[in-house]
Amino acid sequence: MRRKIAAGNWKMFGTVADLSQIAAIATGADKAVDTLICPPATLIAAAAPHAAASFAIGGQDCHPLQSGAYTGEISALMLRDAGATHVIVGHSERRRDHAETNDLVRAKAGAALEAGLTAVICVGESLEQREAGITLDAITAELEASLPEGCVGGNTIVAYEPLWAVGTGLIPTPQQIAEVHGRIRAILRARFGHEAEMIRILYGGSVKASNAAEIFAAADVDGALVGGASLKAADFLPIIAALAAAALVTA
Ligand SMILES: O=C[C@H](O)COP(=O)(O)O
Repeated sequence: MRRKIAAGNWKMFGTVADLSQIAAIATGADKAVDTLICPPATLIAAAAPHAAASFAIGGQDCHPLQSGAYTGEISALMLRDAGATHVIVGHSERRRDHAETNDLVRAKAGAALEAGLTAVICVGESLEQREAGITLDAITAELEASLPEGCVGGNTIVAYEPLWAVGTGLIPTPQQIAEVHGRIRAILRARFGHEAEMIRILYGGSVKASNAAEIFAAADVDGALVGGASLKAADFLPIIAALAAAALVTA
């Protein structure tokens, strides 16, 4: 049985004053599900003491190498050293703003696994791809090329984030989410055999307390990768509670 996980990606938001939100989320999160907060790198070391059995801290990106003369970069090993246990790789904002290719995302995910982190590997179709009816082909190509060797449930999470749903207030229907998650599961099975059954697949894109229950009821949804609504405990805790309720139904 896969444990459900609510992941918060704080993106470029959050200063020391916001550590109180992380403390409130760590304290208030339903322990029946896992919770992950990925704050900006500047807050990881200060947030890490809140980590517990069902509460983890992660990074938002890592370099494909563990050290070297790469100004401004952060390695997976450094994230681990600061107290992170997870790292997001291949987020659509990195792919868009930093021209990250599947090859680079795969290398970053491999570096994460090598450092002992769990990689949260993001994929998602553009609006043009959705409208052209090639969503499943696009997801297949992107995911197959972004997966490193050696993925198992304990070191890999896949996040499906349609680009057109990120920060827009738009969300796919539960059927559309289930269709893509089903394809992702099939790709994982083909590549990793029975290990694929334990790899969690998250939906991401405009998840809020008001739509969380509907999204979590979709087939093969193991949780969510939440952006804006993860910044405040008052917004994120109800989403975590909705995930815990969904976990009871599927248990
Ligand atoms: O990583 C999180 C996603 O990009 C979703 O962001 P959002 O919940 O603000 O739409």
